[in-house]
Amino acid sequence: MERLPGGRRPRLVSSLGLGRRSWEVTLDEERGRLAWRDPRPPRRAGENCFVPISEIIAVEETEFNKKQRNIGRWQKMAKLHAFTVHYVKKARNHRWRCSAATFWCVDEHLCNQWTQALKELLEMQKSRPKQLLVYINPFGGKRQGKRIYEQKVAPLFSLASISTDVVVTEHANHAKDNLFEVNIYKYDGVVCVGGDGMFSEVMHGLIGRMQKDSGIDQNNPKASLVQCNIRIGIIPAGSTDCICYSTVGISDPVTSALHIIVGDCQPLDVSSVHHNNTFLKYSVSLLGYGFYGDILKDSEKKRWMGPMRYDYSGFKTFLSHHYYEGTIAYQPAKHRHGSPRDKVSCRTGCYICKQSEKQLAEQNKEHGLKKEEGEEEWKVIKGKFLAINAVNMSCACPRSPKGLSPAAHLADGSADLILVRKCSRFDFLRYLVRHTNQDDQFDFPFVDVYRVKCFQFTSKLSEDNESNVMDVGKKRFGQFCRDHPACCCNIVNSTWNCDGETLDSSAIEVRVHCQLMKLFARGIEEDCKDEAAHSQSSIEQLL
Ligand SMILES: Nc1ncnc2c1ncn2[C@@H]1O[C@H](COP(=O)(O)OP(=O)(O)OP(=O)(O)O)[C@@H](O)[C@H]1O
Ligand SMILES: CCCCCCCCCCCCC/C=C/[C@@H](O)[C@H](CO)NC(=O)CCCCC
Ligand SMILES: [Ca+2]
Repeated sequence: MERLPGGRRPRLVSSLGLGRRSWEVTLDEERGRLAWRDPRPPRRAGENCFVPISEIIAVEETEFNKKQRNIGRWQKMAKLHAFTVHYVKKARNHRWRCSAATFWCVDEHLCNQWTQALKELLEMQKSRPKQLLVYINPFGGKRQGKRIYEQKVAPLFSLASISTDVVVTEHANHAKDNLFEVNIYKYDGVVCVGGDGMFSEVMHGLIGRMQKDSGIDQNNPKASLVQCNIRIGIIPAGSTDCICYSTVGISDPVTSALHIIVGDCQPLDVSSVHHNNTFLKYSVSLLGYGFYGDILKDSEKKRWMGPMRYDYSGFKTFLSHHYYEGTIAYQPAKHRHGSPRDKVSCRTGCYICKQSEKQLAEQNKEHGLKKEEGEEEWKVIKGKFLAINAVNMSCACPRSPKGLSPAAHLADGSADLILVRKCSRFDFLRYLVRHTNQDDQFDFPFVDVYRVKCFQFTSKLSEDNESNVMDVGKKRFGQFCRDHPACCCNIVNSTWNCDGETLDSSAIEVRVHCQLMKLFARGIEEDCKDEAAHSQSSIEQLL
């Protein structure tokens, strides 16, 4: 086929059958879409349909046989040639499904020309993965990981000609350890089937491997970490699935598989957590002390309950109403990063995250990252807290569709630090309930929220006498302040909940690393009924 200047093909326009009717079908490389419309006047509204080429999953030659739907007189007149286009159909609530349209004609050459042109365009989608490494946690969530992968995801990967190496994990840290051994560079991405804990394992494996291969010491809290360009795909099969929900808008295995297939890319901030120059963990969702730390600690003993364990431990922890004394020091993020009280959330193509990406690229060029950090002043807050939550993303999940910090950004290089001070049980309940409705959960006198790039926390106990207190804590865990039995002030430390795993230290140093890793996702899309989704649903009705 002849090419236009710039190497593009001219538009391919043909009259093709679809269902029982003939359509004018156009493949327009310049506009990046496949469109079909009813050529008969008068044109009825809603019959112009298109699919972006970037959202075509696969193109297949199709055999017409007797089982195929009746397509009228054409079937009797001549042998028909057909091809099927599998594409993403956008449904409500950010859910994606795989839909198909089979186009037919009597001219074999024309049919081949279409199939070839479409396949060539799909080949040109360079961000799509061809080879993936898949880890399945068979015990996450409701223990459905293996079934979900085999029944819902593997057939889609096969349709999209993606080859996979699949590892069903046999123990905790299997995936993480394995990522230090395999040749990760031959893969276009790593997929984890499980919950936030499984994602965390894969992330630690990948980031750790990248630092090891680049000779970077993870124990140095000031080290500039090497970005990880191998994307991670999350097939949700866990209990909370907060990372998937906050980056895709829904926790649905088929939707996530389709985001992987079309090769979406969403950069993600990662916080490093250190104690005394020792690396503890990375976090992408919640680092929570007090309420969420206590829920996690209690729920770990109830793993057999599955996802219900969080409701049980949540209720128990709410009733216990413990608060903890400590000091927080933080460096605020620059104002251009917006504010946690903004009414605008981070959405696909987010301007603030794009700006951070540009800034990061400039910093990487100049190697001037440290200078800026050193100049900032530290703010210090002492107090009694029911909860200290630092979130790198909104932490939206089915329990709380807007999340712990609705305006947090996925890739702006900052975290939202939420301090919930000592208050009554009733007020704390009001605060919690606002996570489930449209009211502002930060609009309370006992709640403060700051956008930060790093922070440190020390509990009062560690400040007073770390070693002494640790002994007391071990012996008398769970006891309360003797002088004030009703005050709920715990004489022991709480535990940090780091993306669903407990940390051993209460004194921590946290630093946000802007866009350290990437996901097969595109962030949450604006909630408008876009043109493509609209026209696709109308064609479904016609077929
Ligand atoms: N084969 C295995 N046996 C036991 N534990 C495993 C295995 N594979 C992975 N794990 C561990 O199980 C933990 C929990 O897994 P996962 O995150 O998939 O489920 P979950 O805890 O139900 O979900 P969520 O993290 O969303 O609450 C992970 O931290 C992971 O290290
Ligand atoms: C009266 C009703 C009030 C209801 C209030 C609901 C508020 C829910 C906010 C949920 C925030 C989830 C934050 C995500 C944390 C994950 O990194 C982590 C790992 O999966 N999950 C938990 O720690 C599990 C945490 C479970 C919390 C319940
Ligand atoms: Ca962020």
